[in-house]
Amino acid sequence: MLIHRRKHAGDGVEAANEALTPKTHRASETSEDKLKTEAVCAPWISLQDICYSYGQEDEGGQQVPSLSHVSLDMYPGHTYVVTGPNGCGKSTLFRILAGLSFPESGRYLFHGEAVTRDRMNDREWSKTFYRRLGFLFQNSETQLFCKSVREEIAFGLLQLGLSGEEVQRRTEQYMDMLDIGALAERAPFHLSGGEKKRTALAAVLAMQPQTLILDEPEAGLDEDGEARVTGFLASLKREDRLIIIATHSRRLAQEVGGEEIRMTKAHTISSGM
Ligand SMILES: Nc1ncnc2c1ncn2[C@@H]1O[C@H](COP(=O)(O)OP(=O)(O)OP(=O)(O)O)[C@@H](O)[C@H]1O
Repeated sequence: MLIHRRKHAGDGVEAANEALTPKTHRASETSEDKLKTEAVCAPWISLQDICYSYGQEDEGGQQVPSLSHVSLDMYPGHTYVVTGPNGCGKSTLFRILAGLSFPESGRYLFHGEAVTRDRMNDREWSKTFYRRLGFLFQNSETQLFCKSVREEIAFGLLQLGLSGEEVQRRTEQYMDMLDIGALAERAPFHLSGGEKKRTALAAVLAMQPQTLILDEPEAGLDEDGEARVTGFLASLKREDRLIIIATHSRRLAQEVGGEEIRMTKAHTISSGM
């Protein structure tokens, strides 16, 4: 892993990290740091007894839950790695965090404000929400709609109101980081699964959001792709940033570090968190 990252030094990873990293940072996170953070900071994300069902019923006519009484506070300066078996509810949880689905009961607060359907339908509110929160879907196809890879990455940056020069600089930087420069003029729709994932990741990371939510960023990537993404996330300095990653990759979970949130087959967070 280290050898790999050295091999790619100067290919955009270092520069992208520099850009995404505030000037001061904590070298490593200890439980004492965690306690200090929680003492002085309000959580950026607070999930309060969240339940969600897609409306499927079991044989007894009871609704099958996809999330069951999930409560969690998440703080800036932390990385949370969400793990758990297939179908335990990780993507459902992430869709709620991204304001794409809404809990049946319970509350989701983002920076202290409830994320509701009404608020997300308010253009100004949702614009502000998505300026602060970047989201990578498990299935990258869902978020690719531009005519070329270059436009795909530039799109979000233009929405942020950045200058043309800065849009171009970041677009090149993140294409370089994900090694997709050669695909710049290709239509995302016609790319391979892994190429689509790299493009979607470049687009999300280039926006440098304060809160970064990545649903299985490694899925579909080859070894080089997984190593690039893992290396980048591991070396991100986290102060003033909240990173939440769902993954099945032990390697990614271990190398990125942070706090593990284990979800269970009962669609909730395992006790002891
Ligand atoms: N669109 C849907 N309609 C009905 N049920 C769904 C839908 N999407 C997910 N589910 C169900 O909700 C539960 C949680 O699914 P979810 O995709 O959140 O799990 P996951 O932990 O992300 O799984 P994986 O690790 O396989 O990606 C599963 O039982 C799944 O079958």
